[in-house]
Amino acid sequence: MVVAKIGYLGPKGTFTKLAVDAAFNGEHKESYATIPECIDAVEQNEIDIAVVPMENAIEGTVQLTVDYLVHQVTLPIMAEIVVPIQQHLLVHPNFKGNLGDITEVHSHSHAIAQCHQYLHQSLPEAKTQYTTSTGKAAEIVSESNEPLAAIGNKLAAEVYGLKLLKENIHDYPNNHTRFIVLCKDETKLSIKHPISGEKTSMLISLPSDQAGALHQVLSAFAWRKMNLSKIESRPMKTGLGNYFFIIDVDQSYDDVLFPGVKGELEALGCNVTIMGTYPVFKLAIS
Ligand SMILES: O=C(O)C(=O)C[C@]1(C(=O)O)C=C[C@@H](O)C=C1
Repeated sequence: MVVAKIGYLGPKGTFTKLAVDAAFNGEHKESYATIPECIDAVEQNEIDIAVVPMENAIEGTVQLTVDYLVHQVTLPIMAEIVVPIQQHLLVHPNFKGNLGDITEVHSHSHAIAQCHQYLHQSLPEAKTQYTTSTGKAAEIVSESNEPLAAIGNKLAAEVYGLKLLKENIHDYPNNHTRFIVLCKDETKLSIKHPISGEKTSMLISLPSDQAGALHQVLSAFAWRKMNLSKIESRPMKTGLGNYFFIIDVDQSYDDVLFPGVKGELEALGCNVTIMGTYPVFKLAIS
């Protein structure tokens, strides 16, 4: 059997790595410092599969992932992995002070956003410093003699030898992140877990700024009784007021409903691209 090469947002100890470990075992796993580098690696056939964060229940879409897929590199979404997220405050093992002694809190912008209230109330004096991932933040704290803290998971604490100063500091309890699996060749992908659902992600741009255009787009799904789990607009980057929509439909692509919707939207003057039709895996992490 050929072992697939899987790239993930690293370094060690990220949530993406936890998601990869939950979904795959035995494969060759390689870390990338940023989301674009990880996506590029699949595009350039350095690796077979990329796993990158797409959306968090508290903070919403990971804009870098969406924008990179829409504007820079076209790769199909082949699967989705959803895992629970628990954020902890991590410090150097030599840190003997109190919360008030911490001067800087390092983490990924999404992790910091998930803990805004906690930081505001418990560490109002500490500066926040953004890093490319929670794992990177933990690495920085492990290499510093300053009273810094990182926001991250227990794997990061373990890998970088950090102390858990405060557990579960995310502001809302039901915290989950969706990770997408990008891959050119479906035969390279094997996730041996029960499927929790199916989805199809579509990219839709409206013809021009006209009254009721979005209503007409949504009607095409509504009268076919196709359930949408997400609709989000993002700038097309061509000028103010120009947006495209990402729509997630709660079912896999079929040869009747989807071509029907696509045809109807194209008749309205929309551009329609299918970003992927894929299984969803809701997994536990250790
Ligand atoms: O920094 C990490 O550990 C990541 O895997 C990235 C990321 C994200 O981009 O949302 C993933 C899950 C958490 O929501 C926080 C950060």
